[in-house]
Amino acid sequence: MTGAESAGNDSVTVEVGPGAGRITKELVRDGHPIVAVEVDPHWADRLAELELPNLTVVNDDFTTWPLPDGPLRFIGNLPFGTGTRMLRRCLALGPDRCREGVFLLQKQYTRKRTGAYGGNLFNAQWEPWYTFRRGLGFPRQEFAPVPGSDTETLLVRSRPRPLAPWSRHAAYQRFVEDVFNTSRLTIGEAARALDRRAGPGWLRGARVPPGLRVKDITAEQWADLFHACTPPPARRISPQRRR
Ligand SMILES: C[S@@+](CC[C@H](N)C(=O)[O-])C[C@H]1O[C@@H](n2cnc3c(N)ncnc32)[C@H](O)[C@@H]1O
Repeated sequence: MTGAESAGNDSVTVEVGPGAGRITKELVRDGHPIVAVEVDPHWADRLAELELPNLTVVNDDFTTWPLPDGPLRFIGNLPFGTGTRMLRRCLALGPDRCREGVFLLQKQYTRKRTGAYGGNLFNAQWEPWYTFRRGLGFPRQEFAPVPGSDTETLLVRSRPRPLAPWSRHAAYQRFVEDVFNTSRLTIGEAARALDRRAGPGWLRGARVPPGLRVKDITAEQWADLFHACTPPPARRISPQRRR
């Protein structure tokens, strides 16, 4: 199954930073429309001159370029310095638009995104809507110039059944950030630190032991905590139903 099929054929593929087109030349074989966004005018011109089929080359900065409408999938060998910013830009579209991403990144980075060093704020903020997995690895010698670290693919997928509604993602991300910002080791200690805002009882409604370390909280447990702590806004009752 090709990536296009798995993400749905209605999606457009956006390649981030195509450079000389090493990945692009493989992608166009698929016959699926590709938009390649390259900030460096030299590389953007060189790629456009190749006149590859199904390819639109855009000379712009991916972090600010207005993304096309509709569902998208992303691919890119991301520049090391701005990888997180680029990833966040994709994820912030929401799971209905950002369907899938395949990103080449430093191995340590993909390990961090996939839980090798314990939970972290970034993952806790995005995992209700996305999964992160490690894909193929590439030794640094396969690249020119040779980077300072081995490279690995980070596979991002939108969850078919999100753990929280996307409409509440801003509140969710603030909640998770508030817990991390307490700098407490366990969720029970963090809850006590947040008592003034969240109320001392909110942990009782969650199926999470107070002794659980914040860095060990799973995506499902974060969602449980969020739902226990912040009930959804009261539904408006229509005059008809009130009668
Ligand atoms: C690590 S290289 C990858 C090049 C090529 N895709 C490859 O795999 O050989 C990163 C590419 O991203 C481009 N780039 C860096 N920042 C960018 C940005 N903000 N928007 C778009 N492209 C960017 C660089 O010019 C460079 O071509």
